[in-house]
Amino acid sequence: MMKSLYIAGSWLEGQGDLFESLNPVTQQVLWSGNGATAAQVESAVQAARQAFPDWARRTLDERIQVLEAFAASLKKHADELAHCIGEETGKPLWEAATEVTSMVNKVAISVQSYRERTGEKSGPLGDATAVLRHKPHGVVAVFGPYNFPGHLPNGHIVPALLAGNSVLFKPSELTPKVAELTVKCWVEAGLPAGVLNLLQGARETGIALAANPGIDGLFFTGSSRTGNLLHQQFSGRPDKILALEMGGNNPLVVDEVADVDAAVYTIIQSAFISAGQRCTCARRLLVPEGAWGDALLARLVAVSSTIEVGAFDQQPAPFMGSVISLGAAKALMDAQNHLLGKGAVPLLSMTQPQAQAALLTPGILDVTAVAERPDEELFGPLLQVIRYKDFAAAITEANNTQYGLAAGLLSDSQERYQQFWLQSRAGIVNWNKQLTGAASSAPFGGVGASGNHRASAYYAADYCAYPVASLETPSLVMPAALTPGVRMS
Ligand SMILES: NC(=O)c1ccc[n+]([C@@H]2O[C@H](COP(=O)([O-])OP(=O)(O)OC[C@H]3O[C@@H](n4cnc5c(N)ncnc54)[C@H](O)[C@@H]3O)[C@@H](O)[C@H]2O)c1
Ligand SMILES: O=CCC[C@H](NC(=O)CCC(=O)O)C(=O)O
Repeated sequence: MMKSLYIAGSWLEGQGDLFESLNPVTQQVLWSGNGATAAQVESAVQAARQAFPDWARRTLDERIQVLEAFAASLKKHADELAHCIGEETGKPLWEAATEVTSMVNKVAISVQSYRERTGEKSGPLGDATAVLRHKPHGVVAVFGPYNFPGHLPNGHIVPALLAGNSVLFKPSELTPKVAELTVKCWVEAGLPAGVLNLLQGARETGIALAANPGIDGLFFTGSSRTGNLLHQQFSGRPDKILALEMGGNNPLVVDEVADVDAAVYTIIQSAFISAGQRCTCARRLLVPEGAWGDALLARLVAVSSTIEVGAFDQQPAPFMGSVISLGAAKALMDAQNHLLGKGAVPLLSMTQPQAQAALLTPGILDVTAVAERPDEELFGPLLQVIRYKDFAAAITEANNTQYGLAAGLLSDSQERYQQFWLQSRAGIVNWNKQLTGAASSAPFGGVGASGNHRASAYYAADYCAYPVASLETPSLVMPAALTPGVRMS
């Protein structure tokens, strides 16, 4: 039996349901193991509770040393890890390698952010010293999505450990192998037993972990649906910190720009990178009515139809790999059919060339005529085009969503960008740049149904520790003057 869990410094067999991860193109089994039961979740929480005081008491430099050893371990295993990310998610090797680089870089960025946002400050206040310090919350759970199985959980785990928390890591059940390899890098780095525990498993394990009274907080990256469930579960618990990084229905507005090819390239990088499986991907492309818009769409369709789609290790390398599973491919094909049934016009049909491989070709649908367009995130390579009459209508349409993760404008007019920036509602607002590929050196998070105002990336430090304000003086002295109504004699 596979030892799938890492609890209190030991690899253990899960006692929950057996599950496996598959290569989404070949359906080859890559990993199989049992999930953690509620009892195993409880023992991991106990281990994390026991490990917490010692880890939190260490100096920042001592914790940084372990984090830097982790970065070194990631670099040492970079090829193996990139291969594992590629085969388990289906993303091309070149892209998987960039994910590993982001994981390595997260360490230095988190240290910089910790020092800047949650470090120590002091200054005189009256006859005392005012000191601001930060403390870790305690034991926190980290839930990861499948689309960046290394980078995104890492974006919670690294700052959480740096701040002195101990962590229970529940990865996506679709990418357990990447999670296992990542935890092995932490073990190689010398992280003390119990400080990071790995709880593999599907929904049941997640439900047991989120409900465990021993956690002080939960940092989640995943779908809006699951995030909402967690938010409900945490209602009435203001004592626990909850950070939700969720999906989007992101608009990209195109104005009549001079360089049509640059616009087309930027749209493709926004909509189809990672086979459309990035939370920041453009889902809705807003194009002006008329001949210029028609020509832009014709060029977009022509170029998109030449995009190479293939297995993660195909040579020469494809631009797009597969989506995560056959189930996800079917759901996306069903969503396309649903929109076609409601009056969408196919400009480029998304297809699944082989029934037994989760490879999808890019799709572009004109949904302008669809009444009551569903405001949902279609997490794949399917771009919906909406034609607009004037710029004001474009902005109204861009904001016509419950989500608020990313929004972009392609325009040669600075004035229009200023208007767009002011009137759009999203955590990421870009001008003439692709929507995807956000920097870890900036805050990353959305409003509306995309998040709960706890931005991650550079601002992750903020939800990993709480501020403690102190007024301090080494000896107690009587004030020169007493307040009225108090007599000391
Ligand atoms: N905003 C961001 O930073 C960001 C980044 C990446 C992905 N995403 C979003 O993530 C989604 C894709 O990821 P996914 O499909 O893996 O998300 P998901 O919500 O299905 O799963 C995320 C995690 O939650 C667990 N989970 C599922 N149901 C649960 C429940 N009822 N209780 C407790 N845990 C539960 C899963 O096992 C997994 O570990 C997309 O919506 C994407 O936009 C957002
Ligand atoms: O799928 C969602 C994340 C996409 C990715 N964003 C980041 O990497 C944010 C930076 C960070 O978390 O360090 C993107 O925008 O492509």
